[in-house]
Amino acid sequence: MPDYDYIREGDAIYERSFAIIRSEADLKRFPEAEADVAVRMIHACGLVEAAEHFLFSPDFVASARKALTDGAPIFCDAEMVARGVTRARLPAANEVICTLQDPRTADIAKSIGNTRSAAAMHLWTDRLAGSVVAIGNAPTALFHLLEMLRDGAPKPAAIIGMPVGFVGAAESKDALAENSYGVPFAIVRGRLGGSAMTAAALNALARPGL
Ligand SMILES: C/C1=C2N=C(/C=C3N=C(/C(C)=C4\N[C@@](C)([C@@H]5N=C1[C@](C)(CCC(=O)O)[C@H]5CC(=O)O)[C@@](C)(CC(=O)O)[C@@H]4CCC(=O)O)[C@@](C)(CC(=O)O)[C@@H]\3CCC(=O)O)C(C)(C)[C@@H]/2CCC(=O)O
Repeated sequence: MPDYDYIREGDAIYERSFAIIRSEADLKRFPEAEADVAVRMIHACGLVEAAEHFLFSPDFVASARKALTDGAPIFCDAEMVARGVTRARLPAANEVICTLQDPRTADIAKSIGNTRSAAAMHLWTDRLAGSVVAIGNAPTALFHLLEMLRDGAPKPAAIIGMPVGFVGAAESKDALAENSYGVPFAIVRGRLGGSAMTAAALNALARPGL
């Protein structure tokens, strides 16, 4: 059996990965703090070209970082996003909340005529003000969040809007970029996105560096 030649130390793997990404990705248009977030998002999807689709509102990184440092909760559309958050990186032991499996969610979905992902957000309203919202899977969740903000829901400190897919993903992110109701945001334009990229963005915001 061959003795395979590969790096076996976690931090060394990350360091090498980040160095490869910085040497191959075109990050010139991003300020340093946004570039750090972009590197981690690329790391999660393995595609340096993804960077050309990233859009951060100018106040996004500062607003999200302040909210996290102040102890804001993180609301996620999918368990996959919530599970991807590295708890040890969070600056204030922030709560990471996903209400998709809450027993009330299915009934809310029926009553509003929308998906469970969209319905789950109705359970966030009490603590939405100043929170960080992370949508990495469901386009309907992002559309519905915008509808809730339009109808006067409390404003989060930042929205990570990165649903993936073919139906509604690009459109929901375009809608957020067009009118975020004054909430700082980050998106990946087009079909790209997903739970892993969203969790990676959160992990980068939670603590700069490795
Ligand atoms: C239409 C849906 C889409 N899901 C996608 C991709 C993935 N979803 C996975 C899993 C395991 C889950 N997706 C649900 C959120 C489920 N997915 C949907 C819905 C039917 C509608 C959402 C929408 O269109 O906005 C949604 C169910 C709902 O009522 O909201 C999930 C809850 C389904 C379930 O298990 O009941 C579940 C999330 C579980 C969790 O983590 O909490 C995938 C792993 C696919 C798979 O199972 O094979 C994958 C993960 C992608 C990722 O990175 O997150 C799309 C492509 C986003 C798609 C919406 C767009 C489209 O083009 O169809």
